[in-house]
Amino acid sequence: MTIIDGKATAAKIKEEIAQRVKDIVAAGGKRPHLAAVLVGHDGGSETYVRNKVLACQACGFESTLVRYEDDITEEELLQCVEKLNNDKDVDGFIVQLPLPKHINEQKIIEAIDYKKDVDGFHPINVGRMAIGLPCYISATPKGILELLRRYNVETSGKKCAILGRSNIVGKPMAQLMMQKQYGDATVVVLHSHSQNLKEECRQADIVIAAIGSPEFVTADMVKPGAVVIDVGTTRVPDASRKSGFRLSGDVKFDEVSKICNAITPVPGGVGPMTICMLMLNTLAAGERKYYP
Ligand SMILES: Nc1nc(=O)c2c([nH]1)NC[C@@H]1CN(c3ccc(C(=O)N[C@@H](CCC(=O)O)C(=O)O)cc3)C=[N+]21
Ligand SMILES: [Mg+2]
Repeated sequence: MTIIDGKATAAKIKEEIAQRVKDIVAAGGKRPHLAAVLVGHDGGSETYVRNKVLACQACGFESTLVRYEDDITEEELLQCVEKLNNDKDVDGFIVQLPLPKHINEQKIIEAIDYKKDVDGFHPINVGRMAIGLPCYISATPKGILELLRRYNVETSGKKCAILGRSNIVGKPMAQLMMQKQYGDATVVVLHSHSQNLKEECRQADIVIAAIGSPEFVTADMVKPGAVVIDVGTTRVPDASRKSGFRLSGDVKFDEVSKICNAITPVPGGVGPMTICMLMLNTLAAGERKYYP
């Protein structure tokens, strides 16, 4: 049984990126610059954005954090996006989700210049991804593909079950896993209204759980020898921790790890890879790799 070490893999890739940045700067090129917009004080979002800023430092990127209180208006946030769109020094930026209820997330995403959309959430990037054109690919699915590749997990022709159909993980993951140039797998997407979910899941050689429901995937849902990727990072109350919570994945790790062939832990699995792929997208933005 292999524990797929996302933290170590991400550290290695960040070293590769840092070397590339050294070379770019030595050749007189510009240091990549990522900006992140954070609205409000959600604990999880604070952590992720802090990790993104730290990752920028590790990669030798410039980073800018733009913070707003959660009473910011949609209009003001749109103005912020417009400013970043026009800022020549900023190569790429993200607006951390979720946003407060009074702000239309989709409207914000569509206001981002797709050439700077290193999250890969803009419909142009999503559409280009869906038909296999060069574009920013959203970081979590991209990180999962990279883990599967680096751990030599065969995906071509295999059956892959994806649990969850969100725009940021489930849907793009399904697209990528089925495409010849990426997963080349047979894909089934399972969700809250799927019939025979357990049985369907149990057929899969690769299970990707992205529903945000702690320990949803139990051993009886997993084929012995399958590869299990856990995208969930839900904070659940835990009085024995100093922080008062612990992170829970979507997979019941203790029992599933006894029967599967490989599994990602939480924390230390997909999460660090997500951040790392955002860095890779920012490097690409700096190099104008996908768009002139
Ligand atoms: N515009 C936008 N882009 C995103 O990419 C985005 C977002 N909004 N909103 C929320 C989700 C979630 N997400 C994670 C990033 C890092 C970890 C991560 O680093 N996890 C660590 C643990 C971190 C901790 O200690 O809490 C780990 O799994 O080892 C997790 C989840 C990015 N997302
Ligand atoms: Mg500068």
